[in-house]
Amino acid sequence: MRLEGGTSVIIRVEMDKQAVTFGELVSVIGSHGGDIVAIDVIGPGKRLETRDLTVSVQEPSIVERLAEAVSKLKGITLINVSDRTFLLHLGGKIQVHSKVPIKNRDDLSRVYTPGVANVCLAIRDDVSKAFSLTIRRNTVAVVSDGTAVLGLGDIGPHAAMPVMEGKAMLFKELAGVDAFPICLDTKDTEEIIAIVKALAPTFGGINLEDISSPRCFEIENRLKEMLDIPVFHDDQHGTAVVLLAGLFNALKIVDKPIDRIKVVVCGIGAAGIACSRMLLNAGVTNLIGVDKDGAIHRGENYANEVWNEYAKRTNPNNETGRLSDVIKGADVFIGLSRPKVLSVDDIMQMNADPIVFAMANPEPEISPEDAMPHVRVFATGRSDYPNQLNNVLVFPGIFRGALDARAHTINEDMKLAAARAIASIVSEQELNEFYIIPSVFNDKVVPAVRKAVIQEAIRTGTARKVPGDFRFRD
Ligand SMILES: NC(=O)C1=CN([C@@H]2O[C@H](COP(=O)(O)OP(=O)(O)OC[C@H]3O[C@@H](n4cnc5c(N)ncnc54)[C@H](O)[C@@H]3O)[C@@H](O)[C@H]2O)C=CC1
Ligand SMILES: CC(=O)C(=O)O
Ligand SMILES: [Mg+2]
Repeated sequence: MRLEGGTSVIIRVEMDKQAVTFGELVSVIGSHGGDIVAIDVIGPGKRLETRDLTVSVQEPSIVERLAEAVSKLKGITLINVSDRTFLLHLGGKIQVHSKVPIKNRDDLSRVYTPGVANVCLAIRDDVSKAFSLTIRRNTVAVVSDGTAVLGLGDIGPHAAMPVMEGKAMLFKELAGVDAFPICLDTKDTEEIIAIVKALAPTFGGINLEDISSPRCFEIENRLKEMLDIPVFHDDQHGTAVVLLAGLFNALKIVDKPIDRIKVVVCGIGAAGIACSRMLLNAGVTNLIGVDKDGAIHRGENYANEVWNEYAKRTNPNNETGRLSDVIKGADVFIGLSRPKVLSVDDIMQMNADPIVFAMANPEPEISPEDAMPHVRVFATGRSDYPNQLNNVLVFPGIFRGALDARAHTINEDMKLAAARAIASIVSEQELNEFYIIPSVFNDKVVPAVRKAVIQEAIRTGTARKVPGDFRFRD
């Protein structure tokens, strides 16, 4: 699959300064669509010099032609071309650090045996002490079987790992949560449930990730019943929360009430089902789900039992047909399916001021370039366009709040409060078509989500602890 969008590469060359000037090299790179953003002299020399050129390109396919042109320049030896994204992944992206040094025997006897034994016995006598005396209180497992990785599908547990490492990094960087990526070499529902249950003593929460539907529903529901720590399938609930936050604000721009809009959700998998449920709970009345064989409707007996339930709760006018049929008169399109399933013609059939959230990753259901001239509000899951609707705005803050309140679960009230908190970060003065959702780097997001989640955890009785900063509030 070719991924669209800009990228950058490092081109290492040896230059014979008597045969070629740096200006000639820059000009060849520029004329082949490359933009030099950094130059590092790796091996200085009077005549021969080795340099690393960091070159940004709009299209990854340009790189090959550009490298060929560079290698043909007289006086230049092309040593290699490295993709910066691959370089960043060498050896993985995270590591474990100790919190205390071990400098002498005394330290050793306290962090390990014999001193540690007393700590173990204290936890044996009161298991709740695992939260205060181990990493449990701040640690989340990011668990995947690699069956629905982004929109790449079933790419397996090894290939899923870079995404799970990325999620773990985001947990840490954005919310200070320690997260372990765990990719399981099994697709068996019962085996996944048993493994995660057995892992639970180490963790304060379980973030299920990129597990395909409908297995993900049973895995999550059964684990929720078994465990007394939050089990949260991010692709379902993180996505639903960020989507709702974005929709609350987009509807303000088009001035349409939530109970009067027609919403088409495309892709009735893990994310599509959870998003539909949250939209219905938030007041949407006319919602139609479309999967690859068309609209989910009553009158069909689906092998996927979740779809039979879905058909009962959605599509009030029992519309049938393909996306291009049911999109007529829609106010909102929500894509949680795969690349390029929405056309400009489809958008042209929507109501005035269409809202299009094309959230498939890494390639959306329609490209921003194609869609934006025809819509009022457009959003994707990507970071390289305005309005990034991505569950990264949700899972760090939601788990931060749930861990701090030592919550048993992350319930509907906590999720709704998180959506409202994210939406509220965009003020009335700031709100516009290109800014319906705060940036991932907006440092108000995690604290606002954390606060909302803790308040709801306390109110709904799932909190086992009132965090210090909540103790003396009115
Ligand atoms: N922006 C965000 O934060 C998030 C985006 N996503 C994206 O949403 C997409 C789906 O993710 P999941 O629900 O986890 O996967 P999933 O595999 O559970 O569901 C995908 C659904 O799309 C359907 N589909 C495939 N081709 C289709 C077509 N031509 N028309 C309509 N439906 C079609 C599949 O049959 C399936 O039901 C992926 O691209 C993923 O990257 C998922 C979670 C978060
Ligand atoms: C963002 C995310 O979780 C996904 O695309 O699967
Ligand atoms: Mg995911």
